[in-house]
Amino acid sequence: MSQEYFPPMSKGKSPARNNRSGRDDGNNTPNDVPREPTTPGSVNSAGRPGYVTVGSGSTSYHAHRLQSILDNDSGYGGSSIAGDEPGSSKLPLGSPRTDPSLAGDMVLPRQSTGNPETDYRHQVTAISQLWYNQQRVALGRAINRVVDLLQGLQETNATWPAHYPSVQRTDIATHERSASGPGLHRTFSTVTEPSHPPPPPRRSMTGFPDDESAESSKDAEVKTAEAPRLVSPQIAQEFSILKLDLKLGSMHQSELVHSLEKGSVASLLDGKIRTSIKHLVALRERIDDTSSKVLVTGDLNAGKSTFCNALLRRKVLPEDQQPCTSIFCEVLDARENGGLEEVHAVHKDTIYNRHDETTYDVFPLSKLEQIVLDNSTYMQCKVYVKDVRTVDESLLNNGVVDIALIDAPGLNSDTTKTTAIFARQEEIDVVVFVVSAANHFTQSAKEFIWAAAAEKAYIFMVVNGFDMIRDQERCQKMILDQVYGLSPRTYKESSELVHFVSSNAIPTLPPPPGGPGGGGSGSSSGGGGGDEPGNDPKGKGKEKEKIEDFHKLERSLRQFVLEKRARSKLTPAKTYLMNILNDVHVLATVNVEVAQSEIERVTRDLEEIEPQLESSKKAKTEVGDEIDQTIELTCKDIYDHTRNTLNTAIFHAGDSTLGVPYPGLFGVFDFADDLKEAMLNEISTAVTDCEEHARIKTVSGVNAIKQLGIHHLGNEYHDLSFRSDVMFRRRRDALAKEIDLPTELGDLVDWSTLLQRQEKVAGTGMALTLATAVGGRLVGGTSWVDHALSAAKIVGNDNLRKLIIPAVALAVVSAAVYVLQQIPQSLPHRLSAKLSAQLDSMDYIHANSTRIASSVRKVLRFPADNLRVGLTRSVEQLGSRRDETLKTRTESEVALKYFSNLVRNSAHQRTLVADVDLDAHPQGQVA
Ligand SMILES: Nc1nc2c(ncn2[C@@H]2O[C@H](COP(=O)(O)OP(=O)(O)OP(=O)(O)O)[C@@H](O)[C@H]2O)c(=O)[nH]1
Repeated sequence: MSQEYFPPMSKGKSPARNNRSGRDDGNNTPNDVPREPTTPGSVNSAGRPGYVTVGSGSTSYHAHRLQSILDNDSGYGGSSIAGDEPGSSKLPLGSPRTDPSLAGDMVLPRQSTGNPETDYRHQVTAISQLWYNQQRVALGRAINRVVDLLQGLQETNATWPAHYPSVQRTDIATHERSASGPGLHRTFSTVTEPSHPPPPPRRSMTGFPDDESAESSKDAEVKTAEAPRLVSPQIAQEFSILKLDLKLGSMHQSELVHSLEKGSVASLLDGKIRTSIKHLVALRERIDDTSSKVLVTGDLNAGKSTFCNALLRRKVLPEDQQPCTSIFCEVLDARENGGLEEVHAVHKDTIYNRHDETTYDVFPLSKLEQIVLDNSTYMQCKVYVKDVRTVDESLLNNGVVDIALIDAPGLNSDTTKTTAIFARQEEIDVVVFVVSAANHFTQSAKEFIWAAAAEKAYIFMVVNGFDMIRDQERCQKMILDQVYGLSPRTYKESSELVHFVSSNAIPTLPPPPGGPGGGGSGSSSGGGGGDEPGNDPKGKGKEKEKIEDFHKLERSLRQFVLEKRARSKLTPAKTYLMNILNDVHVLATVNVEVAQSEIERVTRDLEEIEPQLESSKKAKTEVGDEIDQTIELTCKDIYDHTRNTLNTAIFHAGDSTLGVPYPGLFGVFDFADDLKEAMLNEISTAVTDCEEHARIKTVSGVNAIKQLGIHHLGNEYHDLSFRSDVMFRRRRDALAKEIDLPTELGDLVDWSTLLQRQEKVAGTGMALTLATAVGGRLVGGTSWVDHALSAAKIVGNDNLRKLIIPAVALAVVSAAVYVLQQIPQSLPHRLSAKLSAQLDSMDYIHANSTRIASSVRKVLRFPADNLRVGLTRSVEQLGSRRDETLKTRTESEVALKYFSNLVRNSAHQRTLVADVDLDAHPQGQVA
């Protein structure tokens, strides 16, 4: 089928070079097509390429249509682009000249060859090219849109950390078991522990516990164990590209994801998105690239090098019975190296650049074996060889695409991962897996294929060494069964993609002197140096069969690499796009749920917070006033109580002798001192009583404030420890020290007391009156005494004189006796009066009342201030909680909108990409 391809015009390959065989094999190679003088890529007068007229010279409807399609095909759209839908009849068609990147791919028949069959094939090829371009453009656009989509996701993730889907432990275990191979893909979709019934379909994708999303709330902060965000195991399985590759001890990645802070997960996700964008950009470049790389890998000693040599028909790569390929050998056409056959051994950790000799060492081909055996100096080498095969048969150079064959080291536990990474590289279009017919697929082989299947939907399988198998039918069946388990899609097309061959049966040119195979000893067991089977008539039948099998393989491989380029070049892009869009869709769906439940949660929170805040604000004002009032009332009460108590105490201090015994006239001064002390004690006791009263009042005041605090702040109220016994410890009423109350003689007589007594005691009336009269006279006289004396004058002076002197003497004596007798009653009054006067002058009562009241105020202020602070803090906290919740709601609303759009958008993009049907190659249909 290679004859349907023309040289890529962009490379400027001349037809002569492409048809090195120079023979007309009747297979309508490009060389059969008569060229216009301006080849390659000649243009007609309108500046467009000319095309053949299909059929025997007459212009058919189809030819016209094709001509006009090609005239208008820009490859990348332009005015002809009507929409995104691949497969739409309005898809981009136009002149390849408008897009240089297409030139390499376009195969443009120009003139009728005169051979209807050839013309028909040319037409088929052109249609194939158009179809290819349509798919490529569709995928290129999809890549652009997905890159935009991912960039948007990256931006959102920076402001609203995206939630990461994960599965429950039981599910993970199931998932891990099931995920051991793609063949079991569907088996675990319904596996669930009986004790954990599967969630309903909708919730199964995004089944968050109701309180799960409450991460930003205060409650969530104190939550210790967060329930995992759940997705079904199946979705977890499908979530592939953005999956976080975390490993830490025995912890599973999902557990790790949950143990990580939300921000850390978001930044890990950001890294994944960035990598994905880079990969997409590389894929876009890749699908525009005309070169193709084929990675030949497989188990140790499976015959990979022998197979490559067989494809090249030259013993280029070293073959050995023992594993010998230790580095990646890329075989390229020598034309890409100025026609020189050389080996460029690339230094370790260096990016190869053919134009920069510091990146590699140059060796002749004969040294290749040595380089390949030693893996300590180089990681890979580029082997430039001259292609011995014609353009019709060559795999390296077929006139359309430049192919490089990469012989990889055999797979083992050390190399599997490296090779899998290598195979994932976007420039690897095709993976050819060589498996030994005798050994079947080893564990390393299986692991590699599963890893590669993530991107390469189809793997070209070469079952080598088939000649060694006796029961070939059984071997075929067993291998195909294994292929079914490993790569179902490959199995589906096993007639084209799975080949049972004996590579060593293919005749090859001898190796270069001193090169692989030891000095050009010739071909392998197939014998011969040409393309034809050996001439040995004995083994002819068998050998012919082997060679035919290999030819069939080659045809399929060429078809796979070249004619089905769409698969090899575009499928990785499509597969990757489908995977990433699927991941984005899952992520978006999960986050829609999260955002929704977050909005519900914060709305509920707000419904709680708002009234709380209002009542807290109200309480702050009201309680503040109430406390002030309570304190003032308590203090006033205490002040009044103290004042009254002390007043009463001082006023009545002189009412009695307070239990102080009167020792008689001679001990009257001692009596006065004791009396003073007793009075002061009495007053002090009254003060102490007032303090005790104040203490009791304070305790109840503190309790009242505490009750208020508990009522308004609940658990947030911080109680202060209050010790009432510490109050009034320092005695500020050291009264005895301050009072100076000397006893005077005058204090012994209290006239007011005597007068009161005079009425009560009859016997002493006259004497007292007399004494009073005398005393009164003595102290200034009274009017009635004066009157009495006037009357006496009238009675007669002599008589009166005789009477009056003894009477006065008697009265004085009686009065003196009486006064002396009244000292115990008179002295307390006198002293009390003096004490009261002195206390008054000291402002004793007010000072003590104020002292006690202010002490109480001071004590009450502590819990009051504490409560005020608590209330203020509560208002502030509720306020900031409300602000935060409002912020979260706004952010969640934005996120909900964004992720809802993303769900729709990713689903739409996924449909568009899925519609790019790379299997429906038109060539087959036309043929
Ligand atoms: N009988 C038989 N022997 C083969 C076939 N293909 C390869 N061999 C032999 O198998 C041995 C290994 O071949 P290689 O091509 O070196 O194998 P390889 O897979 O490249 O080996 P490493 O890459 O070094 O692991 C050589 O001795 C080959 O001659 C085959 O189809 N049939």
